[in-house]
Amino acid sequence: MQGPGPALFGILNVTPDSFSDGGDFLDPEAAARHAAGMLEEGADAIDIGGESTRPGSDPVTEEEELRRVVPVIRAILQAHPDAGVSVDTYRASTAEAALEAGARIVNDVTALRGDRRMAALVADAGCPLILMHMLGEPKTMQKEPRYDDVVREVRDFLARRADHAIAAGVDAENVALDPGIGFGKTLEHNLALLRNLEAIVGLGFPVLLGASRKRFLGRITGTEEAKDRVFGTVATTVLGYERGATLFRVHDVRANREALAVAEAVWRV
Ligand SMILES: Nc1nc2ncc(COP(=O)(O)OP(=O)(O)O)nc2c(=O)[nH]1
Repeated sequence: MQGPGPALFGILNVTPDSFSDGGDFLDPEAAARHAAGMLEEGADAIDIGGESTRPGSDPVTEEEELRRVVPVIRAILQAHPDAGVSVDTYRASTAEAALEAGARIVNDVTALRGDRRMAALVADAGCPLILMHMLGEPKTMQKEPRYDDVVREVRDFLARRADHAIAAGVDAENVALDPGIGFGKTLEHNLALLRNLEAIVGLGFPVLLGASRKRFLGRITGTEEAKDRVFGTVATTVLGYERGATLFRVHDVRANREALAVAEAVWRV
């Protein structure tokens, strides 16, 4: 997964209810056009999700997720055969269909806990795998999340899940870790994870940060509309980069690409 420099995943939610762009890209053609725009702005990959994982959300059926995701992957790769496509799913059946359609990365917000078949599928496919920390499940994760030490507990969880993936045959070179900003965390928990990101980077796997447009940023900046939280997102991208994150999952590709370019220029020695 690890390329020469930082990599940007452009977010493409093919859902009616994603917290910031729900319903915008349900139509495969509209989705493919948006993906093309993000690739032109410098996205290294497109992360496609067919089920919202916002706080309080309900799962969709496997059939519905497949119906949403696979046609969009096909439409994107038809127009951009070399595009890197990541599928944001915890279902092995969706990941399998997405890989068959040309996706190259699996992004599992449950860190292989959502479907016992996922580890073997990814191991057989030999593809990169993103393992994310989530406290509980989207429906209830924001109801008073509590930790003794959020950084230590998230770090230890991710270390255990990486061990589990590798024991199941996933190549260690293909594992990336993600603290799961906003997934069962208060504002203070999110800030502690950002401030101490090196603790997770220190596990030795590429770290992905997915803070884009999230609610905690609105709490800090007073920006009510999720779509307007670009500047706060850019701040987390630069802070995350300076603390060792190299993968960034964002809605607003150009803004984050340009911020990363400046951060890279400063720190590239
Ligand atoms: N690895 C990873 N995957 C993720 N998938 C979804 C969301 C939620 O954001 P979004 O996709 O914009 O919203 P929704 O879940 O409502 O579709 N955040 C992450 C994240 O932080 N890391």
